[in-house]
Amino acid sequence: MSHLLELDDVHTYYGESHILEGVSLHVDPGETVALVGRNGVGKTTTLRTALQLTPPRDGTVTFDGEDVTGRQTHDVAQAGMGWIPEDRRMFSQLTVEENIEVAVKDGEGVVRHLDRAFEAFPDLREFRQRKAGNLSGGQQQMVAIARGLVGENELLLVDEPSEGLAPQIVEDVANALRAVASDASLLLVEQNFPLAMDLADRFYLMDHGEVVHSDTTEGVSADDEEIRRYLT
Ligand SMILES: Nc1ncnc2c1ncn2[C@@H]1O[C@H](COP(=O)(O)OP(=O)(O)OP(=O)(O)O)[C@@H](O)[C@H]1O
Repeated sequence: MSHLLELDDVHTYYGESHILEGVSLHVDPGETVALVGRNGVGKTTTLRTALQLTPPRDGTVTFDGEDVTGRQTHDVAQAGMGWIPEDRRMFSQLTVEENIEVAVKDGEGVVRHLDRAFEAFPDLREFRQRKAGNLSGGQQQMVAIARGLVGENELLLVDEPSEGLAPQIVEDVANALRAVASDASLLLVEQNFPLAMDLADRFYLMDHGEVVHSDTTEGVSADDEEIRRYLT
């Protein structure tokens, strides 16, 4: 089986700063894969590299069997790679419903997609006419995930979905991600290690622009010596 997403020895720079120093990883169809590690080790840059927002200077990115290295980001997105960025990026003056509508790629299916989003996230139905800018952080994260769902993406890159959210809201977000994961593969950056292990099938641990460890998530705990060394 070929990988859905594969980064092969990618080197990514911001100007002269060498940020990713030979990252290789993959996500298979149907998988949820977590990318963990301390602040600043290059997790977000890895997602940006996959999407070609910051294309690698060396190495290749393959998506759905095609080499997409150096392609335009909108082409990669059109091919089915969606992004839920850390800042959630709402159109604050648009309603919840409008924010979800603009993420629908197939214009004719808007009503069907909205129904599906509200089925998966019943709480959003109540807020559908409210401006996104007036929602709480947790509600905005739900809208961001609903946008990922209706975009019919094969792969969703999710950056720090639980950041800044209260624990009971994190549980709602986790359930929303589980709903999306039944439809799409996920590559998830998450600082909340137990949550990442709970949601993902496999994980990659990063440090200083490199993958230093990778394994399945089963039975892995943040107390593990090897893991602790890179997280604290
Ligand atoms: N636009 C940029 N220009 C220059 N340097 C950047 C830029 N964005 C990030 N960096 C640097 O690249 C390194 C990796 O950042 P990145 O955001 O990928 O890390 P991260 O692991 O996702 O951490 P965080 O959880 O803080 O987002 C950091 O040292 C950061 O300061």
